[in-house]
Amino acid sequence: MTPPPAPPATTPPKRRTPAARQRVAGLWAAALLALLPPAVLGGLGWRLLDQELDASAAALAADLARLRSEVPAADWPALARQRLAGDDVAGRLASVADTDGALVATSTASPDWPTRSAAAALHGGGALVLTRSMRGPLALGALLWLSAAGALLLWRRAPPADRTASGAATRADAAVPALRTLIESFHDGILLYGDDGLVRDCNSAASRLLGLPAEQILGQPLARWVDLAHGATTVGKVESQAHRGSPTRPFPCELAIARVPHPGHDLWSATLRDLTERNLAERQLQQLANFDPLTGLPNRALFRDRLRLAIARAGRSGQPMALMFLDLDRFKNVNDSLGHDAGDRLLQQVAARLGAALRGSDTVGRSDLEQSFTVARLGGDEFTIVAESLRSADDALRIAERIQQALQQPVLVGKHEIVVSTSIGITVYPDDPSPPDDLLRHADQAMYRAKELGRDQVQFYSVELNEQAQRRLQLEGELRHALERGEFELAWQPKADIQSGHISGAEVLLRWQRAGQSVATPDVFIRVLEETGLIMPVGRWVLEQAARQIVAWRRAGLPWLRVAVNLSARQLRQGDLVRTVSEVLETSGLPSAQLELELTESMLMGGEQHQRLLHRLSALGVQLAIDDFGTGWSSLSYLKRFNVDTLKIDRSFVRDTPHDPEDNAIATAVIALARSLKLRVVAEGVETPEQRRFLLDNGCDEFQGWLLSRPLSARAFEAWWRQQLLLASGAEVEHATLP
Ligand SMILES: Nc1nc2c(ncn2[C@@H]2O[C@H](COP(=O)(O)OP(=O)(O)OP(=O)(O)O)[C@@H](O)[C@H]2O)c(=O)[nH]1
Repeated sequence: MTPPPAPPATTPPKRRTPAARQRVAGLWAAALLALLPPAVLGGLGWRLLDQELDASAAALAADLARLRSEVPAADWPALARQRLAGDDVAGRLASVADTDGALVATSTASPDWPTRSAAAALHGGGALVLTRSMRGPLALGALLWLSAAGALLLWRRAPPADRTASGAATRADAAVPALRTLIESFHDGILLYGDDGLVRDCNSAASRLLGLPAEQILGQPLARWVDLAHGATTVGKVESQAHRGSPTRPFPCELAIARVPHPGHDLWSATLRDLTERNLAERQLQQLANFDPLTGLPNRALFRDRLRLAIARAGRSGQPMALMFLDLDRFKNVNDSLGHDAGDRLLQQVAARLGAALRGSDTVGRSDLEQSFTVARLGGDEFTIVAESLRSADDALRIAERIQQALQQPVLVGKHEIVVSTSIGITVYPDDPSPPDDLLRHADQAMYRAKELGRDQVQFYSVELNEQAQRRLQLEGELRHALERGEFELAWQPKADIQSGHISGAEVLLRWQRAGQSVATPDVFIRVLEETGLIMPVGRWVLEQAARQIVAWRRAGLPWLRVAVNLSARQLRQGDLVRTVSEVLETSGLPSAQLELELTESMLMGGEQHQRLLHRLSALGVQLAIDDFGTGWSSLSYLKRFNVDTLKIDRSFVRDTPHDPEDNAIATAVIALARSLKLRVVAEGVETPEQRRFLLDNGCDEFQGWLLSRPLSARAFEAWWRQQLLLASGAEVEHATLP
């Protein structure tokens, strides 16, 4: 039989419970009661011997005094010694002193310790000292004390029922119903069984757990429901399995067996605790900690573990492993236009598609190797895939292409069919022998490059890419100080009426210069500004600069000029753009009609929120233009919904006019659309007189591009503009001043 588990080696100090305190008080009372009789008896015996010694001493002293008076003085010492050797002095030490204190006689006995002495004066002078041993009563007292203590100990060890036959039995009888209630209140099932394994008793929790009424349990072997793999009488706690109902269904349980002392023969108790819920909760916790709740895919934490293991396996087998980083293209638009829920459902479908594409992957077409894939969602619209047991990087490319194909099929989200594309970055181990976190970073860099190249692309990581990423980091650091260092400038690109050539406005373009040299091209640094959020302060600066300059020119006698400022999606989403614009207008004194804000088509897809924002902006009197028209999500309904004033034909459609029939068709269609919606239409990137002629013939209102002028610094623009004004109207140059 296995003994119950030993208590821990050191136990923390405990506060006594009231029951324990009562037990200790009982023990003390019992000890006092037990020790009182021997103490009293011992004390009494001591006292009696003491009195007897005093009496003996007095009698002996009287006897010796009489003897001294009866015999001559010379004989007295001998007679006294004789007397002290007599029977009544036996075992005692007696000394007799004369009147002058000289020792007359002494007995020969030497009594055992402890001793007690009594002194008595001799009539006519002198004294007697009688000493006797007190060992007898002391030994008796000790004996009595030991017997009492022994009896007490035996009493304490005896089972309660045996201690006091009548009183304790009465209390136990009273406790039985209370005990029953207590056992019934347990959530755990308790079953009592004998050495034969048959159940004698059980509580209702046991009956509930086993799914049977008590009458069908009592008298039956416990082993029918409980897996007593460790033996029916093994005291202790184990995780086991129990079965409920009939036919039985197994469930996990914790089983605790204990011996129950019982007169005649011992019983055993089996305490059953259902672990189903606990195991479920543990599994849920595990799931939450390691899996993405939206898609059910491994999350970042689990993915990192799997990646580490995959690297180790690739190291052992020598078969390359690819890590792919996927980011959906322009996923924000889906959230913005169809709502976050639709975005969620799209992500779920993408996860399912990835799984299906990889399960059915015959891209490598090999039977000798067991290819395996781990797909994870890192967050947002980012997914990762580890593809193991590859032959080469080509295999990874084929897998990536297969994924792209799988995602290209339209996804049905509610009533909407959505086509998503994804940009994929790949790094291959051991060609890239980096640790796990660096591999992930490298795949991310490659993905980023795929985005830069126009999205819907696959890119492999390379050392150059890493260098590029380092440069980008450096760029980010420098951009953070560019504004305060005054490194930004505005370039002014004029717009003109396509027929008269009169200057109708200008678009301001942001430039980043240091010591007269361009630090980075706008497409590079503006993207970084947007990603880092620096676009917010820089965007405000652009608005302020542009407004201030126009007002300054007006003060300098030039006519009002409508200035177009490009907005970024982030400016629209974050911050209070309406307040920024109205503050800029107010502090600069620029009439709102002279400010035009240029947006891209995709920025109009932000649903009602953007619609409200744009309405508030146009309520300020500001003009709204759609930039690069035709390149984005060309849903025409927004043109009606938002108070758009101008469409700008993207330069890509202008470049090959009038020679390319398709571009001609697009350009004329945009012009026709704008006219029918009563919008002004501006052509971008006009470089040749033929292009201008073609656009003019088809009804375009304004144009901009190198044919008119390249973007100029404010000073150069002013000079050029003055010249244009002179050329256009000679003496008609307006010299009006501010009202
Ligand atoms: N519906 C949904 N959207 C999410 C979730 N997590 C993050 N997002 C959004 O996903 C978008 C991710 O956008 P990005 O990848 O930065 O940008 P994008 O629009 O995909 O554009 P590119 O990646 O540059 O092509 C952000 O708008 C997040 O707010 C999510 O669990 N559910």
